[in-house]
Amino acid sequence: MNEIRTAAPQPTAPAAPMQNAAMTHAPVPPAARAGSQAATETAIRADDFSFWYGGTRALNDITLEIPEKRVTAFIGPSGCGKSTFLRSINRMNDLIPGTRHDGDITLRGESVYRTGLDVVQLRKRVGMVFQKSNPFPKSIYENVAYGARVNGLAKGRRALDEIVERSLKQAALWDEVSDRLDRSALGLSGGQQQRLCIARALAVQPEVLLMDEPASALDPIATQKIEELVYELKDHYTIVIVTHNMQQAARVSDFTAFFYMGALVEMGRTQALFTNPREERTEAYITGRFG
Ligand SMILES: Nc1ncnc2c1ncn2[C@@H]1O[C@H](COP(=O)(O)OP(=O)(O)OP(=O)(O)O)[C@@H](O)[C@H]1O
Repeated sequence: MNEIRTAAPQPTAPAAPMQNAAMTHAPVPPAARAGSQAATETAIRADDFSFWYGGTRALNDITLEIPEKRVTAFIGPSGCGKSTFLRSINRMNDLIPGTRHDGDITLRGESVYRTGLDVVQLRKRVGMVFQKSNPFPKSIYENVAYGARVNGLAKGRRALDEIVERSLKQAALWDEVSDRLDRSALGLSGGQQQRLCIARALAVQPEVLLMDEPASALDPIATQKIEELVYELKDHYTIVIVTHNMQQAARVSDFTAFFYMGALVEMGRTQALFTNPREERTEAYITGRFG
């Protein structure tokens, strides 16, 4: 076992919401601020952020705060805008022609949409892991070393070796691959490839890790490893994870944001949102009445 691993989160299914609890239908304060994030700094903040693909509006005036060094889960039915919002944080949506935004997203108080911002630097600070693992057709070592080398993070082979080892250990993969770093990454299992992609993202020392359904293509054991990893990484990184799996959101996240039809319905501490949601639509979604 990797020495940095600690006790795994205990799998806990989200409790059913209190069926008879009086639901408050007052507008939810932006970011469900509600004092729930008082103990932590805000890493990312969105203010009235909207996003369009051509003439289609995918996000409507999203205002929320994502706390630092915590795991925030985005949940909601298919097409509600979770991935669009996630990809807006490091401007991955810029790559799609015909898109535009309104409002703003800030990272540690600075707009990620400001004029002159270096998007490459932004994506170094805000790393991303996708649903389908996408290792380069190169060696395990090269997959992890690439970003560090390109960004000039290592002076010399020894420093690069250290980055590769540290990143693979952080991604809980080192023990499985340390004796075959020069072999092709494509020979790894799906779960190992996904952890390799996490190691690759960590190698450039990001502040934030965005994860878009990182375990949805994996079997239950590989999924559990990714969940354990997310739980451990939050001591060092701000993590935002999109998931369709509500049990997963309940297991790994500290805060949960529920999106519906391009809007943020509510956000709060995960346990509170799952046991006592403030909004009827949240309750309907988490109890499986639509999805
Ligand atoms: N590249 C694109 N071009 C045009 N429309 C898009 C594009 N990507 C997403 N959309 C639209 O934007 C809306 C939000 O999509 P998005 O993928 O963000 O939702 P989601 O909640 O992540 O969905 P899912 O859970 O199915 O991945 C949808 O109506 C979708 O059809």
